Amino acid sequence: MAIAQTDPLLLFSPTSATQLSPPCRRQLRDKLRGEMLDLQHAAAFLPGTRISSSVDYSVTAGSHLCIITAGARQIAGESRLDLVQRNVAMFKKIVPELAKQSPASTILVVSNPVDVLTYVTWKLSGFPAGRVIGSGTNLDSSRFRFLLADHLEVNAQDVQAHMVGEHGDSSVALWSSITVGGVPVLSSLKNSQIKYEEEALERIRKAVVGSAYEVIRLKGYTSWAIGYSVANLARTLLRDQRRIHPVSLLAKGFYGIPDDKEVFLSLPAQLGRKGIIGVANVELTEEESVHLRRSAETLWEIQRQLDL
Ligand SMILES: NC(=O)C1=CN([C@@H]2O[C@H](COP(=O)(O)OP(=O)(O)OC[C@H]3O[C@@H](n4cnc5c(N)ncnc54)[C@H](O)[C@@H]3O)[C@@H](O)[C@H]2O)C=CC1
Ligand SMILES: CC(=O)C(=O)O
Repeated sequence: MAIAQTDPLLLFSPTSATQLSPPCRRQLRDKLRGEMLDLQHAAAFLPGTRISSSVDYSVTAGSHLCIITAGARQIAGESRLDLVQRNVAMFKKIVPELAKQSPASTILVVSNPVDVLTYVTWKLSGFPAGRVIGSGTNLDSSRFRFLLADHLEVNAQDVQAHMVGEHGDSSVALWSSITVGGVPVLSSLKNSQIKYEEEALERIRKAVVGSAYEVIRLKGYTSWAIGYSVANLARTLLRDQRRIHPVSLLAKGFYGIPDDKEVFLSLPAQLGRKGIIGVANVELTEEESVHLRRSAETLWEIQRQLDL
């Protein structure tokens, strides 16, 4: 999918479809046109949005933001990292074409494993790192805030809390910086409560990490929350809102991640029209730093073996 400025929304399914048999190709084109019409029929409820679709990459030309959601998804029990080979092969066809059509765009990757594929997109596009972003733990952080809000009986929008690292099994919860309405949660608890809260928070962390597995087991895929998460990121990027989101980015040199590891993972970053403006300097405890570096190692082991 690619989105140009002034809000046209381009639905796009690429010409790698030419490798399919004619009946499959027709089916794919029909599905794409069906999706386009279904969205166009919402015109009266939308703010002046033009929606078009094509299987030709030229339809994306001059986009300000390209969002890649194509790819195989997990089946129950599979991890995101199990998708690497299938989706890297697909990205080798998609990314160079998008980069050629929209050389000044920002690319937002959603397909899994999102951190690895964001790295792959950076390499294949030749774009500066600041214009290649993965949706990363923007979604995990919303799940985290939802569960914390439920536990503390407050509104999730008043909870500031980040998950960082891999969008996956090695993600890291930043306990020490959680605030509710600006009040730091851990330091405001009386000593006697801390043990109890630490146990509750660990249960919440495990629930965040297990969230996608649970939804996939129950309904086959996740869709609503990631849709809101990506819309939230697109709004910040296209409207130059300069908000802070945890997203997947080139993390070398930040938080003790070595300079020679070109690893992509999520850190809280300020985003605007030109992509990443800067990485927020959140204070981590020693334990949080260790977990983050471990997450970086997990991803780097996979990334460095890719043949791009
Ligand atoms: N980062 C995140 O938080 C999330 C990531 N995902 C990931 O997004 C990806 C898509 O998931 P769903 O939308 O549920 O899957 P889906 O199966 O509903 O959609 C995948 C789409 O990819 C397209 N596609 C398949 N092969 C293609 C090719 N060679 N070229 C171009 N397009 C192709 C298909 O036509 C289909 O429309 C998966 O990798 C999934 O794991 C999904 C939810 C959350
Ligand atoms: C599928 C996936 O990555 C998620 O919902 O978190």
